[in-house]
Amino acid sequence: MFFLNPILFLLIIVVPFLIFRFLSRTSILHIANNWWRTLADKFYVYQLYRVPQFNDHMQENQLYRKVHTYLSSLPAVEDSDFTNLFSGAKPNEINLVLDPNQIVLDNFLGARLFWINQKCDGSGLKSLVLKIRKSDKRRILRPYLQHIHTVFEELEQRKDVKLYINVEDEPQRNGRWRSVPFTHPATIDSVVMDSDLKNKVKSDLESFLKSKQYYNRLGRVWKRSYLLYGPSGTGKSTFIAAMAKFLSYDVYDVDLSKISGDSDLRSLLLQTTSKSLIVMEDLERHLTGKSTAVSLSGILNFMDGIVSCCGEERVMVFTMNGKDHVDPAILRPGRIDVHLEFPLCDFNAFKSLANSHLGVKEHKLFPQVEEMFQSGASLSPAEIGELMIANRASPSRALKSVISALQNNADTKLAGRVSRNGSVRSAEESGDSGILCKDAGVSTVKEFRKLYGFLRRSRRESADLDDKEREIGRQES
Ligand SMILES: Nc1ncnc2c1ncn2[C@@H]1O[C@H](COP(=O)(O)OP(=O)(O)OP(=O)(O)O)[C@@H](O)[C@H]1O
Ligand SMILES: [Mg+2]
Repeated sequence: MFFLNPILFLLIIVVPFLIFRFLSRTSILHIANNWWRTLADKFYVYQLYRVPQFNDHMQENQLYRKVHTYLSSLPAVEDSDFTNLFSGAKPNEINLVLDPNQIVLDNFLGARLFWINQKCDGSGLKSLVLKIRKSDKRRILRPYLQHIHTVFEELEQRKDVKLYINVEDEPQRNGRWRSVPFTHPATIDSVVMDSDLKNKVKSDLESFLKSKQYYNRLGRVWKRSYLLYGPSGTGKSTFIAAMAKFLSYDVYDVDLSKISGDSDLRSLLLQTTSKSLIVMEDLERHLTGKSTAVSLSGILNFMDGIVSCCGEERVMVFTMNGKDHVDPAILRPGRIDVHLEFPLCDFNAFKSLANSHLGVKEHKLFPQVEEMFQSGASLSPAEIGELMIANRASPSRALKSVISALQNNADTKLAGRVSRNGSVRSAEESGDSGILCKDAGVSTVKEFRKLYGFLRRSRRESADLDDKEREIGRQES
């Protein structure tokens, strides 16, 4: 019949289709839908629950963190009328971030729930407010919160590690830590160190991760403290990054210069979370110098504070250039559980660096390099690594530059010893940080020339001399 009457066909099928198409391409349907929902909502009584980001002591509310992570993962955020876009840590990654006062709708077991991302104007403090129908409350509140917890745990398994840095105490700001994605490329395997030691550290960290029950049974807080010590450029900071990646823990890097006193340090600790690596670099400098307003007892309380106040599953890492002048009480077991030495390069470490940086396992210049190491010359992995990176197009040139730097190092050490014994220049003046300079002591220039005539000596002789030098050092101390 339609085909018989084209006007009727136009009126019944085509016109409504065109009207619907027009409405769906404008916001009219959307607005009507919103009006309808608002009207329907007026007939229900709602209950509100606020989840503030911080408690009165500015300690982070873990539920806030969980809900925030959960909401950011909801497709509803993507469908919101308004949300913020940020680039993520990985290339091409875009993250959706809630806007202040943005409302996110969630559905759970047939109930509709609203989350409002609130920012209090006066204090600037944030909170998330859950709006739920009173009639649904009893039925779904507990399972819903449990659901958020489960989703959060799953997301945590896959999350990227973050680096938190403490900022000065400013009013109107949310907490003292600012975070950035932690994208350091180091892994435990890429750090050059003794392979037995590396395996020990890995298994120590692995067994720590599995030891929740064990620590509970002992009545001890589930935490472990490491001291990384050694000269500059030996990989301590790099190793911290590698540990964080290995554990998948966030890093809290404590900058003591931005802390106004002991109680400030303590409240900073309160704002850290579990599954985190808390780092304090150059500890001996802060213990001895005036670089911070925090007292020695403040630092000791910080080292112990984690035991008494601040949850579990944390690793604390401290670094030092040397621990000789540090009060043993600071390093006692319990405060520091594991001591890891990061020495200057020896020949084995050099070979690992040549392999990783130059792709060279063997080379005709290696015996010459080995001879220099055996004679006592040494450089940090950072120094050798830089020379190799700068000359990576030509391994021979890279190795020659390492040999010449080792030669300079040996000459500097020689000059340092001459000055100490012959009052020409001190080792400190010569800028030498090599550990051998500090330990050994011989009385005359002549003896030194004899000791360091290494370029002409056989390896065997050099090894003997090393023993002799150590013996002299022992006698002196
Ligand atoms: N053992 C190592 N293995 C691999 N790379 C290393 C090692 N040691 C140092 N490097 C390289 O040298 C550079 C400096 O290292 P890093 O900052 O970790 O040294 P550090 O011990 O923390 O020095 P500082 O005491 O001055 O802070 C980094 O680029 C790092 O990759
Ligand atoms: Mg460092």
